[in-house]
Amino acid sequence: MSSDDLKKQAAARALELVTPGMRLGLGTGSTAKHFVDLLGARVAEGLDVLCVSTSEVTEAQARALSIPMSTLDATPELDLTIDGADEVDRELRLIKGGGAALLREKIVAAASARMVVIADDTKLVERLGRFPLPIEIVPFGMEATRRAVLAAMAGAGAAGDLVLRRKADGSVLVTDGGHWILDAHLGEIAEPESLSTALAAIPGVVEHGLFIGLADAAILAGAAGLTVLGRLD
Ligand SMILES: O=C[C@H](O)[C@H](O)[C@H](O)COP(=O)(O)O
Repeated sequence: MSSDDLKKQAAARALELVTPGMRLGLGTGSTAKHFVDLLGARVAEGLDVLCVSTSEVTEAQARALSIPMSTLDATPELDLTIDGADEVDRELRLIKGGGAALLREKIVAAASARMVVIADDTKLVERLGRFPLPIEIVPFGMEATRRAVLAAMAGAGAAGDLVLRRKADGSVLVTDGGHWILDAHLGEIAEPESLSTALAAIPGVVEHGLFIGLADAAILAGAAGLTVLGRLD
């Protein structure tokens, strides 16, 4: 079974959590895209939901499927967010932002009563950090921010290179919020909570891709079937 099939299986299981009248957060990425497709089919059959997206890409996909969309301003409290992840550990700590949507994803997840992660089981890790940690920064003063990030990483026992994210054409990637991303190549993160706190304290850092205490469950699809971390109910 292909990785894409596995992502779709996880998305299909997450769709079973959706009940009529729910206010949903829609994640971003190749796995969340499956969920939005499946949700669109249910909406076409008459399912009544109201959704908030985590990126312009997801917004466009959902609108194309005629999924009723709102904003966090009009709908500031959500029942459930379904989103992918770049890494998840057994404590349901995540790295997110491989698709540059971490800021809106974290805001939407924090506004949701529950967040459920969907992924293929290659995303499950014993220690976070093999996937480069995205750190969203404001362009102003980038070099000063970069040095502050390096110092914060060292203080949290996590050393590594910081790479400004670029698009395939070489230009700097600009997020939906108009910011840039530094990817921290750390190998492993011994103390995610310490690093999260240290990064959040840097003025030029808008947000980072460590999601701690936000996910309630993860649905992981593998060759042997679905594994659930946490509670789905
Ligand atoms: O910014 C992007 C998001 O955090 C994605 O949810 C994450 O990168 C996982 O994406 P995918 O499902 O494509 O692996």
